[in-house]
Amino acid sequence: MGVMRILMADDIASERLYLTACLTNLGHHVKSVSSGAELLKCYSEFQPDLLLIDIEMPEQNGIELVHTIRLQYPEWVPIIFLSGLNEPHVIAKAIEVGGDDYLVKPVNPIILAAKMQAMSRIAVMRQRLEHTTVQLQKVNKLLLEQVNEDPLTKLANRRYLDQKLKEFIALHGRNSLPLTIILLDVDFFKLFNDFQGHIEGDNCLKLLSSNLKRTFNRAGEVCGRYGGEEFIVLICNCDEKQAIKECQRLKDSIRRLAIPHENSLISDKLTVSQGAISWVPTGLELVENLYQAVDTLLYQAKENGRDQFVTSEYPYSLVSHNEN
Ligand SMILES: Nc1nc2c(ncn2[C@@H]2O[C@H](COP(=O)(O)OP(=O)(O)OP(=O)(O)O)[C@@H](O)[C@H]2O)c(=O)[nH]1
Repeated sequence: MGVMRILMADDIASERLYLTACLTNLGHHVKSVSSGAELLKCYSEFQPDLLLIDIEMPEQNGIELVHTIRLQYPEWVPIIFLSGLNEPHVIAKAIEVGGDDYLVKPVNPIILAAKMQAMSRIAVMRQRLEHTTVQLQKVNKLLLEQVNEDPLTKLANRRYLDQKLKEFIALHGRNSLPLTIILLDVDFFKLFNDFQGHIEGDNCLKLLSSNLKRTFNRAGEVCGRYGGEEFIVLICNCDEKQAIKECQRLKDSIRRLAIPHENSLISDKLTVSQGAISWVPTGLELVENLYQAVDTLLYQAKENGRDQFVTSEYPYSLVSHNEN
């Protein structure tokens, strides 16, 4: 039989002593108190598997106490009522208010042992259920992360970015606030992979990603992996003037990383090109059209010589920035 933590409330000391002795002899861990108030005080800390509650107690009787327990502690710990009254309507009321069983005092030790056997089976099942629930919660959390996370870089993935962008379009449209999307792409990354190997390429993407996370970690800033060596940054309440500063901030942060790229055709360090659109959404924009627009600006930055950014209002009025 499994050992249970039994919490008992009975105002009569001799009853408490007798039952504590019987239950301890059966191998259980028992705590007994003399009132409902005391029981409520030690309930959380004691973490009972079973409650034994006397019905006839002064101040708060057992029925009222169980009513309070069922309201305060929704996880179902079995309760056995104790009473000198062997009356059907009292037993019925006790079960109705949330009791699971009823023992008439003086309690027969054989009946007590048999009831404890049944209750300990329930306690074991409850523990298993609790354990399974905790495991399930962990798995659910992990699944949720995996659904929204890029496995290599641990940044938000495309799915999450799409979802956030839709949210931001609606929010900024409603409040007439400017929104900025930056799309950045590593320059000559194929050459990086070709000469330094794919593993070093992966490490480089991870470095860039943690730099992105550090650089855009304020509320209202979301960065994620768009795909391959392309990343997206969404910046709330950001107009084109501010977007230019943000692109420059990003460019400077990557320069500070100083990742060697000897095979780049424009620098001995790794560089990125960026496109950025800023506008006050109507709320009706389509995510695909916005990506297309920002991709066109990125392409422009590549065409202009890379390691630079092109920003624009949306729809376009292009501004190129290749100053150092
Ligand atoms: N190591 C690694 N490489 C990747 C990953 N995803 C995409 N790539 C590589 O990124 C490179 C992208 O090459 P391209 O599209 O030709 O672009 P690029 O060489 O960066 O040239 P530009 O963009 O024009 O400056 C390809 O070689 C891909 O294999 C990845 O997860 N890990």
